[in-house]
Amino acid sequence: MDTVFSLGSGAGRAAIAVIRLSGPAAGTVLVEFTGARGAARQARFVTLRDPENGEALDQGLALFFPAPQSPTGEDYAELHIHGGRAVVDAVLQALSRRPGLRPAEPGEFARRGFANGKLDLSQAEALADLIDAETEGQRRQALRIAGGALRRQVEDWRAALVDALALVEAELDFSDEADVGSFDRDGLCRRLAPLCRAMQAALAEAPASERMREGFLVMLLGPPNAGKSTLLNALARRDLAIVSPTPGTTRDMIEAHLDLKGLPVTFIDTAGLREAADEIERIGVDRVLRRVETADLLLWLSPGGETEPAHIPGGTQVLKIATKGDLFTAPGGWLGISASTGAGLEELFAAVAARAEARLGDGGAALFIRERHRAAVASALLAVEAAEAREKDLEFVAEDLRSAARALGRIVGAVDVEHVLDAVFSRFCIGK
Ligand SMILES: Nc1nc2c(ncn2[C@@H]2O[C@H](COP(=O)(O)OP(=O)(O)OP(=O)(O)O)[C@@H](O)[C@H]2O)c(=O)[nH]1
Ligand SMILES: [K+]
Ligand SMILES: [Mg+2]
Repeated sequence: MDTVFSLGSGAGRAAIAVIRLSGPAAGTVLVEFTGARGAARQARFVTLRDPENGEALDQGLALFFPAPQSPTGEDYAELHIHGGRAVVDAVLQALSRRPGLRPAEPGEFARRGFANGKLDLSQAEALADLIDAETEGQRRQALRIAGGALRRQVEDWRAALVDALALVEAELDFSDEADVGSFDRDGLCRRLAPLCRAMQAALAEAPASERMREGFLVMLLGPPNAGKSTLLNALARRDLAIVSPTPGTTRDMIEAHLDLKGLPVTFIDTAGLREAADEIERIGVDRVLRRVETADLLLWLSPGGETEPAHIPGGTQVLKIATKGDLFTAPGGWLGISASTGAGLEELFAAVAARAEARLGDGGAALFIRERHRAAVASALLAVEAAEAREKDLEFVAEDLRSAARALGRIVGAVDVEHVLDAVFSRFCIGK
């Protein structure tokens, strides 16, 4: 097994940088660079020297975590050095010149931890989300799953399946003599019913957790010159989109990612909806209409509430915003704002935040943070329902239950599928 290293902290100038190493040579590297391995899990103040020529590279802290009590389950070390670019480069280069040492692949530390049973696949995925979390809701959701909430749930469900399977297999063992028709089907269904209900409930929550990761999607729609780009800039407090008195100014979709009361909300400014004046504008309008299908909320903007909403797909929530409140008064049923004076913006924020909260929850109950989690539970549920529906052939009932258990096993990585592992860990950043 190779020993790998990488910069665990962010790239760029910083007060402190952390370099991590994992593998059988981690202890030897500490001896070579700092003169000693040091006591387990105790920080030492050291001078780091290049083993090739004895030249001092930096001063800092060194820590050694002997296997198996380490994040990767292997011998593991950390060097806390000064975060200057040249310092970090010099140490990384000196490390890469040591025989048997190589830079870690993206996600390799987490993957080694997974291989050594330090965390399951769902926890590894949640760690990646925790690093990407930008809002409170995302942090809360990722932390729960990283703490094993999904793993524990999956274990409970699998235990219930194994229980039901034992009932069926016991009957199969005696089926030579016993009449299979005497099998206690009601007993089996009674055992499986709570399991089905629990999986159905979790599946119903899935869209909310998905949205928590991606953000609640709000699109700004309306005729040209309604003030859509002006509003986007006011919401983002930055000049993201070009504003001008010329109708048809915006042609592409421009996104602003905001934190609204701890929830991730993405606002998208769009090309004004009208009969397009040229080919480029027509493409812009087509794109908007396609994207509208995926939005959680549409803000329909119209100066003074003159134009009623159009192009709204059925079922999508619409909030009618009367813009340019400094020039016009808002009719009933419209929320009046003025991006020029800031009037009504607080009310708009509150209205959007309330809808985002209703859709996303607070991240405290989420279970499925990846589509593959939802898909695995959906197929487990199908298999259990198939088992319940079988009239005879206990052998098939047993196989249904086994296949449900296998589907659940994929979530935590208990059922080894190498390409799933590759897909999960390759999306990690380097140093994870
Ligand atoms: N008085 C006043 N003018 C506004 C307000 N909001 C926007 N405007 C002006 O209205 C014009 C159009 O604004 P934009 O934000 O470019 O409108 P848009 O809806 O993005 O227009 P397109 O991208 O062309 O569809 C600009 O001249 C803005 O300065 C407002 O609240 N009050
Ligand atoms: K404009
Ligand atoms: Mg615009």
